[in-house]
Amino acid sequence: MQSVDLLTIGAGGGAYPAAFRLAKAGRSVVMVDPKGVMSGNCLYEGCIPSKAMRETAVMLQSQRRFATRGLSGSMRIDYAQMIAHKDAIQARRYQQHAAELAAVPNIRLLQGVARFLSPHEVAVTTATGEQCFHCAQIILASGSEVFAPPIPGAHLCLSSHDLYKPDPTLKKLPGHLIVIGGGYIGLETATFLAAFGAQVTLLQRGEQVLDGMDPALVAQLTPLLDPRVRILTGVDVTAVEASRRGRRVRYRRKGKNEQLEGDIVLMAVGRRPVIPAGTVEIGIAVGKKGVEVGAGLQTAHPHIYACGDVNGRVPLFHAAVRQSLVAAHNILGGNQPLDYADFSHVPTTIFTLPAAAYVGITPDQAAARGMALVTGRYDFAEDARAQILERTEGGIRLFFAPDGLRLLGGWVLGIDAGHLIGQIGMAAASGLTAYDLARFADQHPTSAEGIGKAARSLF
Ligand SMILES: Cc1cc2nc3c(=O)[nH]c(=O)nc-3n(C[C@H](O)[C@H](O)[C@H](O)COP(=O)(O)OP(=O)(O)OC[C@H]3O[C@@H](n4cnc5c(N)ncnc54)[C@H](O)[C@@H]3O)c2cc1C
Ligand SMILES: NC(=O)c1ccc[n+]([C@@H]2O[C@H](COP(=O)([O-])OP(=O)(O)OC[C@H]3O[C@@H](n4cnc5c(N)ncnc54)[C@H](O)[C@@H]3O)[C@@H](O)[C@H]2O)c1
Repeated sequence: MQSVDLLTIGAGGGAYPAAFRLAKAGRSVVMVDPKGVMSGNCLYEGCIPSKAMRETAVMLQSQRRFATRGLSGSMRIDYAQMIAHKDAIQARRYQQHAAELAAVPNIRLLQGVARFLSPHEVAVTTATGEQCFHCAQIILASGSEVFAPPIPGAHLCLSSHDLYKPDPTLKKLPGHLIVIGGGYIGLETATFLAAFGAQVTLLQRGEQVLDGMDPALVAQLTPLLDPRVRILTGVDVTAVEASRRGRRVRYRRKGKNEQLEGDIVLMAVGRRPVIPAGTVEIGIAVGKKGVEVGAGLQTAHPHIYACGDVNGRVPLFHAAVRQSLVAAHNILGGNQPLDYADFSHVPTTIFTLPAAAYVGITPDQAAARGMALVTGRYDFAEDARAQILERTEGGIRLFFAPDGLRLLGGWVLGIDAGHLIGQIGMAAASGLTAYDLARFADQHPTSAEGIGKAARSLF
């Protein structure tokens, strides 16, 4: 039995920021992850590889838009080269993380699978046998995995893992991709592959894609998506089968049995938390969304924290990182909840083409709570940068409390959405008002000018 101050189960965004902070504070730290590398699923098969593909799609779209505006010619995708570029980015970041790890003496990454033996004891199964640790503190950050629904033939589908992992299973662009699930992964991937030239049919169970996002924002986003993405809602998929072309999907829609054939099917109906063996047995409560935590991210055992996707609160990388740091601060504070994660101001972007982003309270949530909002508006149709890029769709909306005009939330649809929403989120989390935003003169000609202009639309 080896003794450590902190052991993290997982080495992703929910784990390594705390691991480094505590190691720098002189604690002995072991991170355990079967991947044997840092950064979890975000770098392995999530944020980074998917956005690497997206940027290629953005460049392709931009060139097409400018084919008669000075960038003549016709570009086409070389899928294999694009994958090689994606793989190279992943490899480069793994190297960078290895160097970061090597620079801190009292932290070690152990390749293996961890399980709880008791509230202070963890066993790790490695390729060379089992190692046991007595841990003063534990951060449970085992993340999430692809959810496979009990649909006959589901095993014939690919998942985001197969598209985005290093040396992915999917090596060439399909002619017709069928996507089951209209959430973040389904819609993002549909728009990237459509930009590369694939036909895509997306099958969504409910009446709205991106359920959970404000319906008014979704209604503005979907008509702007590539017409090569055909969205069918209200679909109940009954089976996936092998066919001569590749795959056949059978489903019921509007009371009728229908079927579709495609080259491949992407199953993207959600992810579920990964709960290490022994978690429940040692008395940690696991609810429908994941491990249950209090405001300081502590489980039923005050020295065991659960951060990131495993607690299901906001399954995004930057939310996991912030939670990890909250746990580190509370550990340094002697397991007193001195720091809290702010789950109400996490900027969220769907990186479709175009992207849509939101933060804080949006009209749909306000209506559900019986709250009134005052809306500041700015349309990209009048924006200098949007006009230069010939991408004038969408705009910025800011939502303020009627008394005092405090910023409660906002959304952005169109250019630079993922960047602008961070600035709006920072303003909302800092308690700024429309007056504060209106008097700050942001840079010309950037789309960030639009934030001040949206605030000034009220005066
Ligand atoms: C395709 C895709 C695209 C995404 N795009 C974005 C995006 O653009 N922006 C964004 O913010 N988020 C995005 N996400 C979500 C983001 O990847 C996650 O929110 C983030 O990775 C969560 O970090 P985590 O540390 O909680 O978990 P993970 O990254 O899942 O890391 C958990 C780690 O724990 C390890 N583990 C599991 N069980 C054990 C065990 N028993 N013992 C030891 N180790 C274990 C796993 O191997 C894994 O490496 C995307 C996800 C996917 C799948
Ligand atoms: N840009 C980003 O930040 C980003 C990108 C990708 C993934 N992610 C994270 O990964 C998580 C998982 O993404 P996801 O897209 O797999 O899940 P999701 O929960 O976002 O969406 C799943 C969708 O599938 C639908 N669905 C469920 N069962 C179905 C069925 N049987 N048939 C048809 N549709 C069905 C749901 O109604 C939902 O719309 C996201 O919640 C998000 O946290 C984030």
